[in-house]
Amino acid sequence: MQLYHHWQGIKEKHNKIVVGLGNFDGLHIGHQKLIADLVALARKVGGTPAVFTFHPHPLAILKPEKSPLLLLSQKAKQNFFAKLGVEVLLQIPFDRDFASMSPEDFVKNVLHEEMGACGVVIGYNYTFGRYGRGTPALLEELSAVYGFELRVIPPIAIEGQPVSSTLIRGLLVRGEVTEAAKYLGYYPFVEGEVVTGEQRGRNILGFPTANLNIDQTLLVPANGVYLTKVHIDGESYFGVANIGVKPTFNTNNRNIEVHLLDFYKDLYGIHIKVSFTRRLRKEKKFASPSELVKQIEIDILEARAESLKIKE
Ligand SMILES: Cc1cc2nc3c(=O)[nH]c(=O)nc-3n(C[C@H](O)[C@H](O)[C@H](O)COP(=O)(O)O)c2cc1C
Ligand SMILES: Nc1ncnc2c1ncn2[C@@H]1O[C@H](COP(=O)(O)OP(=O)(O)OP(=O)(O)O)[C@@H](O)[C@H]1O
Repeated sequence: MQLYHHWQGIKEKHNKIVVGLGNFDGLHIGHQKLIADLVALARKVGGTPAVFTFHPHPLAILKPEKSPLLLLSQKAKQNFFAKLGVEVLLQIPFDRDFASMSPEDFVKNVLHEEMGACGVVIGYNYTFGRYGRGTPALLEELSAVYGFELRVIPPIAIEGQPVSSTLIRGLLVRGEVTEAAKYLGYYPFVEGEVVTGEQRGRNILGFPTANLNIDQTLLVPANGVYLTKVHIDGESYFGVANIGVKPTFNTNNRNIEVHLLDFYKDLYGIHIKVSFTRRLRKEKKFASPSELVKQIEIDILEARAESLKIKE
């Protein structure tokens, strides 16, 4: 997959661009369906499946106070698009100039003249251009003017509830990771290099934990204890993770730590991916470290029982 941070001259580099438009934060099942239809349309016309998206998120520029924490890092999103068959990814830095472009100018100058788009794919609720005035209906009219094929994806919903990044963020803020996974099509995860903690886990509690720093731009599930699947170098292991500030020890640094079940190797400096599969309980302040240890033993038993119910 080729990555660009500009759209100028894309049509000289790629044949018959078929382009999907949107933010695609989280690449949930609605987005995945849109991308599948986009790739199919590109195949049909012998063209190139492409996505036009923004980074940073438009709200970070337009209304920073309303700007959401994101479901996927830029890198994770790129990898995901590539896996779904996207061949060209335009991650355009959003700015006020761009925001003030009319929908007609966007279609004429960017999609038609610079990108030579022969197909455009959007969702039913997509809006674009100044004041969000561009709608699927307007794009339909413009598709006749500029001669591109338009596909509008009807809402993908679960039990009548249309899937959206906003809905999923709300679930994660409440720690509802299993419910969020239904909409995402995968378990919510964090990834990164294992960093050194305070060695309390290993030395005082008897439960070594791999610590991950939290990327401040990403949405991490609510504080609490979770059953996780930990991916290391193509292998996966179950683990119990705590997200939080460890109130028992009066720290206030929020991080993620995971104790892997039946795993004894050193993980410092290793890249791991931690997928949250079940929420087990809230994070609590215990009267003493030994009270916490008793609870972690119970957490582990519960995690083992729950892990038997998880297939993949
Ligand atoms: C399964 C699990 C559950 C935990 N639950 C809590 C908790 O409810 N309250 C709390 O203060 N700390 C909790 N912790 C965090 C421990 O306090 C933490 O592992 C310990 O302080 C080690 O920190 P360190 O890795 O920085 O040395 C939990 C840790 C694990 C692995
Ligand atoms: N449930 C869905 N069904 C079909 N298409 C969707 C669905 N959700 C989003 N899309 C489409 O996918 C593209 C990217 O979506 P976008 O990230 O802009 O919105 P979203 O997922 O609804 O998020 P938000 O909650 O932030 O509005 C858009 O074209 C959008 O219309």
